[in-house]
Amino acid sequence: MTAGTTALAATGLGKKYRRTWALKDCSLSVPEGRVVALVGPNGAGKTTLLHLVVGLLAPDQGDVTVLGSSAGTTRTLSRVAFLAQDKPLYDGFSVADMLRFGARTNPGWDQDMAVRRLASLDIPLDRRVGKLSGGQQAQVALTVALAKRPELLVLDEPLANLDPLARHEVMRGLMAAVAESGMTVVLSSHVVSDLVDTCDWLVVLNGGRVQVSGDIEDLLAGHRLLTGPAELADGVAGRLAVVDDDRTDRQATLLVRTGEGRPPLDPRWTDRGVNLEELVLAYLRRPDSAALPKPALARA
Ligand SMILES: Nc1ncnc2c1ncn2[C@@H]1O[C@H](COP(=O)(O)OP(=O)(O)OP(=O)(O)O)[C@@H](O)[C@H]1O
Repeated sequence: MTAGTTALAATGLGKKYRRTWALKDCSLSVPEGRVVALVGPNGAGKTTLLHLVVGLLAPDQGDVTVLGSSAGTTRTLSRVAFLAQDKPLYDGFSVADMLRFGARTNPGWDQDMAVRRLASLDIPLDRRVGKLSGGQQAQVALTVALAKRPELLVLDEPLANLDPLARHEVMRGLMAAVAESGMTVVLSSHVVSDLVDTCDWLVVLNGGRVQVSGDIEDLLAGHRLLTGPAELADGVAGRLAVVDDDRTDRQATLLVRTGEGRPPLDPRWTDRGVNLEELVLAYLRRPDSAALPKPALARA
């Protein structure tokens, strides 16, 4: 793996089902080795984007490149693992059968790692998959994906239907695998708090469009939450890029994009940094706001 190269690049990517665009003008670029949080409301186009990345769908517009090659080619598919939303497990198989199936269908299969991982999680190889708990099934599905030794791991809502402890365990297992392999991960989720300690790149999709794509640290450093008198809000909004604007008769709360540093403000304003949940919610509330690299913004 070469440092500084691009794991995932989409240019003007679009996909429509019949006459409706599920994804439109989607342009983004994610460096290798990142753990990407793909967030957005129901129907935003997350699954559609992930299916385009793993070659399950073909674009109707634009293109998507994965690890330097077109998505969906044989060369790309051997380097990518995908964990679909409804975990791709066979209930009637034992866990050992699932591993045998994985070994037959994946040339680079790492059986030792799979067996070690399941043993460390106390998941018996002879247990039928259908008899495992939801958390254990998620761990088996993740193990099957990891044993492929992918360079890009794509997970569509891997935490759906899991209790908080199981969510934590799955994320912890995923992070251990990332630390060991350096692979790029893209995972979609509705629950931003699950992603806070794990992901270092954020993509926000809303209504089939990319609103945000960037390094999470940079994004957090480049936004601030301002609170001040409502009568001064228009003046601030005229100077700064306002992502979200919440006003009562007396008070205004503005989430603004500042770039580096703190903006000079009238002393009647207070300002503070934002957390990931606040940032994501602000963009989702305002589908017309965008924080994208300049070329994509210029087209919007
Ligand atoms: N096979 C399909 N046929 C027709 N429309 C579809 C199909 N798959 C998705 N869509 C539509 O495309 C849009 C995007 O759907 P998609 O499943 O990609 O969103 P999502 O962000 O993954 O949603 P969720 O969070 O609910 O899983 C939605 O309006 C959906 O109804």
